[in-house]
Amino acid sequence: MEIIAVEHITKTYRQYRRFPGVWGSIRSLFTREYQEETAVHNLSFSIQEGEAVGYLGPNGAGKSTMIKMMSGILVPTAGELRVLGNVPHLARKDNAMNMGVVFGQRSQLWWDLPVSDSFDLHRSIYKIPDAVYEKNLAFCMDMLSMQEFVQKPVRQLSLGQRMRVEIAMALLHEPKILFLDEPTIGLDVMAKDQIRHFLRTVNREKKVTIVLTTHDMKDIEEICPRLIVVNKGELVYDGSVAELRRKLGQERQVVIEFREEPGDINLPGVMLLQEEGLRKTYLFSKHETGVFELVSQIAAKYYVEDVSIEHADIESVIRRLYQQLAAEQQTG
Ligand SMILES: Nc1ncnc2c1ncn2[C@@H]1O[C@H](COP(=O)(O)OP(=O)(O)OP(=O)(O)O)[C@@H](O)[C@H]1O
Repeated sequence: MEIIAVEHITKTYRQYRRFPGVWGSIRSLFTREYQEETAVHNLSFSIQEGEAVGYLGPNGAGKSTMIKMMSGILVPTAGELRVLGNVPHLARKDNAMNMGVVFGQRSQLWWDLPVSDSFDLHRSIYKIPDAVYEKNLAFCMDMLSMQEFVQKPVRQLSLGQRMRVEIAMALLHEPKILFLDEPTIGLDVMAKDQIRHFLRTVNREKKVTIVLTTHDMKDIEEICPRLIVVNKGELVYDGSVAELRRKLGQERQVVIEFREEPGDINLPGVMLLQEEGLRKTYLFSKHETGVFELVSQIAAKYYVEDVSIEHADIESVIRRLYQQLAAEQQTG
């Protein structure tokens, strides 16, 4: 069943133009000049119940804006948007009951109260039946190991502890959809792993539809079988991770350890992905010259210490996609 329908959605921010300097600020008060910025442009996609979708894109691509429109916080400038059959910004009460929202910058917690009091308040505001509340709380407490800090005031929590609490809180009333904006940003490896494992379980076992934005490809790899990639407000990819891998899996990732700096090796079909000193990772397009032939060409020209060939991982695939988009932008 279709749970989210986005049809030709555009969002333009309109701001009064500000002029620099002191005189500029005064001028800004009297001059009603607008500056428009299109954050989302003519975007369409559809999400089915039970999916877990990773919403990706470089900085400023319009991800947060789209998530805020889907959760009813922002109103689209044009297009049609339905979430659970409702127009989100017109259905605030329904949204509250059916959606869970975790936006790092907009905490739903009460800073001076112990975590357990925030949960209790959430129970009364959402009128969650006792049995449902107890069951969900026990599930979250256990899976997110919250016992050790549930009596502490929220402001004393570490970032990782607070994120776990935010996610638990968003799920206590059993929403059908969970929106998360960068749920693992700034967390240590263990906290990231725990949150990913939890979200995967919530999606697979509790069938909660998940839409999340992230810059961390591991989040995608572990939680989201489907990717939506946007750039400059426009859709650039919508499909499974497996499909994207297959598409670019035609390509090989070659790690070459040089004995001395080779500079720009400038061979057709070879793209530098990453470099850590003399250890450089290249992407070789398979349809051009063969991998071994290219490696031999490089080895003939430069001092090569070591070579390893692997399939491109998702991080490289996305990095490549972004590099391509940036290059297209420069030329176009
Ligand atoms: N309230 C606002 N007023 C004006 N412009 C805005 C506002 N919010 C966002 N923008 C602009 O809209 C564009 C998209 O922003 P958005 O926050 O949706 O991007 P994002 O993909 O979430 O970025 P990031 O990965 O950096 O978080 C940006 O160019 C941003 O400057």
